[in-house]
Amino acid sequence: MSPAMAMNDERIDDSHAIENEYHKGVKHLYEKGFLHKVPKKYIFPATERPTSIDDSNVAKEKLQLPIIDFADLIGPNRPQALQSLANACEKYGFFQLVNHNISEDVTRCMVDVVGRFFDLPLEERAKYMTSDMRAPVRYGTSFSQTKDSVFCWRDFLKLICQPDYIPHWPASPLDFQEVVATYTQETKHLFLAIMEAILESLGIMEDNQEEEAKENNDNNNNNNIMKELDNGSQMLVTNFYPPCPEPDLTLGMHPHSDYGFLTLLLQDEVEGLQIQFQDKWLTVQPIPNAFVVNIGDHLEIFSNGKYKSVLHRVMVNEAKSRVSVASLHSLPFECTVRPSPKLIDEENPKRYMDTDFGSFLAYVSTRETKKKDFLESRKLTYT
Ligand SMILES: O=C(O)CCC(=O)C(=O)O
Ligand SMILES: [Fe+2]
Repeated sequence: MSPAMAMNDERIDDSHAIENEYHKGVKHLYEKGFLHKVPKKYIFPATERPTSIDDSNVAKEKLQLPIIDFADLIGPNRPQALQSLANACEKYGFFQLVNHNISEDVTRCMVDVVGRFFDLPLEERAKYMTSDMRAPVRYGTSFSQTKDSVFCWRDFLKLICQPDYIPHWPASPLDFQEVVATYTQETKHLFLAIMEAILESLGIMEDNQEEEAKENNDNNNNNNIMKELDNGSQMLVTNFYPPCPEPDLTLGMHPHSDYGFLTLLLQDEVEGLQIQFQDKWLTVQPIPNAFVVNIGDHLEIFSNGKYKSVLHRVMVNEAKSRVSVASLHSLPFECTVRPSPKLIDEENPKRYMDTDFGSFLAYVSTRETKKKDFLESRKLTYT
C-alpha cells in the first residue's frame, strides 16, 4: 500500500492536528478536506448509533406523521380537526401542519438565507461563537463544543427572537435580519393560533371568561396562558448538517426533547429527522412547505402529562447537506411552568414540579443533556 493510501485509510483521531479544529465545526472540517472518515470524536457508542447492533429498534418503514390541515382548524371543520390534533399530540407528540398560511416565499427565503449564512467564511460565523447559553446569538457545533464528549455532526446558529434582539443578529448576509425578522413574526403568529387550538383540545379555553372573572388575582392561571405566550420567548435554532462519509457511525443530533411549549420545524427536502414511536426510531418524510410541529417539555408539564414531549434525533447522509430551522416557543424566560389546575384532579394528581427557565438553563449548562433527563428530573412520584 502506498503511503498516500495508508494516510487516506487512517481514521483521524485526537492525536492529529485537527484536534484543535473540532470546536470550529464540522462544516469547517468538511471544507478543509479532513473528513474521508468520521474522526473518533464523532463516533457514537455502538448502542447509540443510527443502525445500532440492536437493529430491532430501527424501523425500516418511513413514518407518515398525522397531518393537520390548518385551514380545517380555523374553518367549519374545527371540531374534527381538534380531535385529530388531540390524537396526534397524545399518540405521537408530533404532526405535520399543512395549509398554514405562511407563504412559500417566506419559508423558501428563510432556508435560503440560513444556507447563505453557513456559506460565509468561518471567521464571519465564528464572531458569534460563545458558550454563554443566554447570549442573544450563539454559533457553535454539536450541542456544546465545550462540554460534549462525543460530538454530533451538526453546526448551529441560535437566535433569541424578542424584537429588541434583532440588532444583535448577524448583519451578514445583508438580508439576514430582515428575512429572519419576517419569518419569526409569522411563525410566532402561527404558534399562537396552534396553541389556542391545543388549549381548546385540552378543554381549557371554553369557559375562559367565567374563569377570568373568578381568578383574576392569580397571574399564572390558565386564562392568562395565551397572554403570557403572546409575550413569551421565541428561540430560533438553525441547523446545518454537512454530508458524512460514514453516516452509520454518528448522528446529526443525539436523542433529545425540546424544552418549550411547541417547536415549529422547517426543513429542506433532505430527510434526516427521526422520532421515537413505540420504542422504534421512525424517519419523518419531509412534505414540501409543511411544518413539523412537536410538543416540548413545557407543554407536557402544562398538560400534566396528557400531551407528550417525544424524543427525536437526526440522521446524516453521505450525499447531501441538510438545513433545518426550529422555532421554539414558550412563556417569558422569567415565568414558571406548572401543570394546569384544570387538568389536575383525584384521578390525575399533579405529575410535575413547577419549573422555570432559570433552573432549566442552570441544569443544561452544568451537564451534557441527553434524552429527556430535564423532564424526568421534574416528575413527581406518588407511593
Ligand atoms: O434538524 C432536524 O430535523 C431537527 C432539529 C431539532 O430537533 C432541533 O433543532 O431541536
Ligand atoms: Fe429538537
